[in-house]
Amino acid sequence: MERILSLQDVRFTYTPDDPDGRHAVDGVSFDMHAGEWIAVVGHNGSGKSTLARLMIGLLFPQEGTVGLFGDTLTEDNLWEKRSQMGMVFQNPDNQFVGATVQDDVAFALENNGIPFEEMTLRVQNALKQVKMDTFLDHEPQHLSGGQKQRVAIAGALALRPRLLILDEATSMLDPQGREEVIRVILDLREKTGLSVISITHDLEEALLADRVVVMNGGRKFAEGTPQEVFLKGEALTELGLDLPFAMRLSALLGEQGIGTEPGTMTERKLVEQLWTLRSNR
Ligand SMILES: Nc1ncnc2c1ncn2[C@@H]1O[C@H](COP(=O)(O)OP(=O)(O)OP(=O)(O)O)[C@@H](O)[C@H]1O
Repeated sequence: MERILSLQDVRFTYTPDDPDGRHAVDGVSFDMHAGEWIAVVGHNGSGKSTLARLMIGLLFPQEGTVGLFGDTLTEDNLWEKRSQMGMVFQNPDNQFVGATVQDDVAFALENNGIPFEEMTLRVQNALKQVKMDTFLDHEPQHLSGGQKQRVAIAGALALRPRLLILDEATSMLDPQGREEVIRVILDLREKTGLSVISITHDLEEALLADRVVVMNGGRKFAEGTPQEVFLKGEALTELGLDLPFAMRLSALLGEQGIGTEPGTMTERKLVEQLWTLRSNR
């Protein structure tokens, strides 16, 4: 399968002249294949944002390499590589440039010299993919947080990226907004096979990814499927991460003598087990 991203022993420090300075990213390696959704999780200061900046070439590592779409990222190929990536950031209010939803999504296309007819089609398609195609003439400031982030995702999709990077894109949203954005990511993965990296401190969100990379103190603490990673339970709590609700609840039920299967991570599975326990009583 095609390799979209490949980090090899990446080290980066913001203070290269300080021999005692610590590395914000310290020897991190992982690969990403086309069509995967990888969630990078970690507590504040664990190195997630630095990792994101290294992936898009805002920073270059002092040691190790960042590979994108088969080549090592360099100053020379930076713009060509970046044109194949879409990014959505944390604050939904800082990402708008257009007076209406469609102007906003069209903005980058216009800058890239895409002809008008194709631009109109791409804007409509992108907004359809995030289920915002009935909001073409709405003013962005009147949308909810979740709708704003969906428009920001449409803006990225209109450029037809091979990799979408979401940097804490759900962290300022209310539960409904978060769910809307997550549903869009799931839908895109299913229908378009787009590769997605979401940087988040929300383990509920990470639960839905194909693979999870856990960062701690600049190092990769764990990597695997959500099932593999979340079985570490306590160890993740010690890193300052909140385990998914169903896992916390099943631990509390266990303390009350109501045993559920180890590693019950989703509310649906927990409900199924509790239902079976009740029926077997
Ligand atoms: N511009 C900077 N200059 C100096 N040190 C920095 C800079 N940005 C981050 N750091 C340091 O690098 C380390 C990793 O920070 P980073 O922001 O990558 O972590 P993070 O996991 O994204 O945290 P957060 O969720 O708080 O953004 C921290 O020790 C932080 O203090």
